[in-house]
Amino acid sequence: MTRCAVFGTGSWGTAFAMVLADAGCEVTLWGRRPGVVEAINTGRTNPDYFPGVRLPDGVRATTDPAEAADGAEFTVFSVPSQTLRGNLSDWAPLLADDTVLVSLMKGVELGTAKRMSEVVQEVAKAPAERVAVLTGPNLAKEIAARQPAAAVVACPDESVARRLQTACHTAYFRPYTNTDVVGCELGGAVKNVIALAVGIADGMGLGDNTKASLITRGLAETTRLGLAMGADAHTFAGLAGMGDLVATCSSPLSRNHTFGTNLGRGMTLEETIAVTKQTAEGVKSCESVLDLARRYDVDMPITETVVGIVHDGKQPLVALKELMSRSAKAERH
Ligand SMILES: NC(=O)c1ccc[n+]([C@@H]2O[C@H](COP(=O)([O-])OP(=O)(O)OC[C@H]3O[C@@H](n4cnc5c(N)ncnc54)[C@H](O)[C@@H]3O)[C@@H](O)[C@H]2O)c1
Ligand SMILES: O=P(O)(O)OC[C@H](O)CO
Repeated sequence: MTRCAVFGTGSWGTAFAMVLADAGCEVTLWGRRPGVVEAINTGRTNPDYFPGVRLPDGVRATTDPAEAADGAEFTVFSVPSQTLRGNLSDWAPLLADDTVLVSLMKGVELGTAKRMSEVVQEVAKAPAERVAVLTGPNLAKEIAARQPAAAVVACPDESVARRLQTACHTAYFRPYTNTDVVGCELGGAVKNVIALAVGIADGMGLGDNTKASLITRGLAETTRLGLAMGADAHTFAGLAGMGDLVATCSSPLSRNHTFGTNLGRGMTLEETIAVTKQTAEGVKSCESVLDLARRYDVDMPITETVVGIVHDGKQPLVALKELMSRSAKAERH
């Protein structure tokens, strides 16, 4: 039986552990909080994230990272993007040389502007061919309810992507393979920033034309950045790009969307952070995405607007007027 370790007992770590177990894997979840680990092992549920959802028998949990990592063919990371480097520094010595390292995270590291697979490679000293990412329109609550969804597993070594595809393929979860890791990761990280923008617009009471325009132009700026970084344009028309934008920008389940809505309704940043119980990656990653845009000399006006509202205290109405008064352009430039 395929053994998997999943580091992180939050929303997505727990839901993806269920997917792996439903696909026939034996999964050990690592969690830092003993109460959650105990509830998983004895109550067969994660009460903090999915109360009432019974976890498959193939999932157990531990607070011991060595126990989680032991014998894992796939080692999956699902902690906040900004803590990964610190967490992985502790775990790296425990990981087998041949385990496939899988990132579920949709963020870009502040300061270094590195994608999560780059952080994993660097800290675990693993070659790119042993590092994979999983992304796409996968709101954890819907996956935990076993509603049908598709995803992308990306790795430069397609045979590794295929192995991971097999390990997480169930009747309700359909993973596709891709070798464009850069495009897949950027799609996942930038859609969180665009979801903040759409949420802000929703909170301001704006309608579907505004939403569709932000999604479409958001995809245009994501694609521009991706092409500058060597990604394949097709990736952005797929599940990691358009697919995840549609899910995240339209769902009230999205933490990024909800965060933006609260800001658009007039909450301050501090008030919004205080009511946000889970990880809204775009709040920090909007700054690192803008950092990437500047490094690659790419124009990303929506991302810039989000940074202005979230971090520079710009009023949404003022920011929106500035965005709309930019010079007229050709749709493709
Ligand atoms: N929730 C979703 O629907 C979903 C879907 C796809 C991808 N993702 C991505 O998965 C990643 C994880 O998100 P999530 O939804 O599971 O977040 P979450 O907030 O639900 O869970 C995060 C987990 O990390 C733990 N954690 C927090 N700080 C930590 C630290 N300093 N050290 C170690 N552990 C720490 C928390 O206790 C929690 O168990 C994010 O990058 C997110 O973008 C989430
Ligand atoms: O809740 P969000 O905003 O982190 O989005 C969750 C997933 O990334 C959707 O695919």
